[in-house]
Amino acid sequence: MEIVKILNKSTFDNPTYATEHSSGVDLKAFIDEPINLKPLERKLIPTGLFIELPIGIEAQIRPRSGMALKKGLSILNTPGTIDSDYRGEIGVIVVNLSNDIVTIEPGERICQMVFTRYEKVSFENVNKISETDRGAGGFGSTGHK
Ligand SMILES: O=c1ccn([C@H]2C[C@H](O)[C@@H](COP(=O)(O)OP(=O)(O)OP(=O)(O)O)O2)c(=O)[nH]1
Repeated sequence: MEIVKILNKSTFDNPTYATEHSSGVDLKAFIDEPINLKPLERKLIPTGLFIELPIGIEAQIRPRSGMALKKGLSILNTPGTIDSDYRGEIGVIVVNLSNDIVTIEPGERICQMVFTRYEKVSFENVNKISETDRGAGGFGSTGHK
């Protein structure tokens, strides 16, 4: 199991940073006052968390299905990428996709963060790439059913 170092400046209950579940952790809004989002409004919400990821591991910020279904709250850039060399505070770009004002409360779990391994690649410049059956077909080329 990889170790992720975590610096926690949030002051919420213990564990202050998150609720752990099988595939990752939920992150809480590190805010003093409730924040309102108008329909289609987006805001960067601080978490009070700073992490040091092992090389080869990235963290992804994803919406919570309950927040999406009940409030219409999503993450605008999902899945948000936390790079292994990033040392700033983790921020969450929430967006209100409902027709109503959505309120985020201090300490509310607003998203989930999962960890994935990524491959490092290098590029080789060529004049031709291999042919396949699919070729350039994409964007729905195989139909609906
Ligand atoms: O939801 C997010 C997405 C990103 N970040 C932080 C960590 C990440 O490592 C850094 C850069 O993110 P990204 O590469 O998505 O942003 P960019 O727009 O390409 O900015 P940059 O030029 O800083 O790479 O911002 C967050 O805190 N939350």
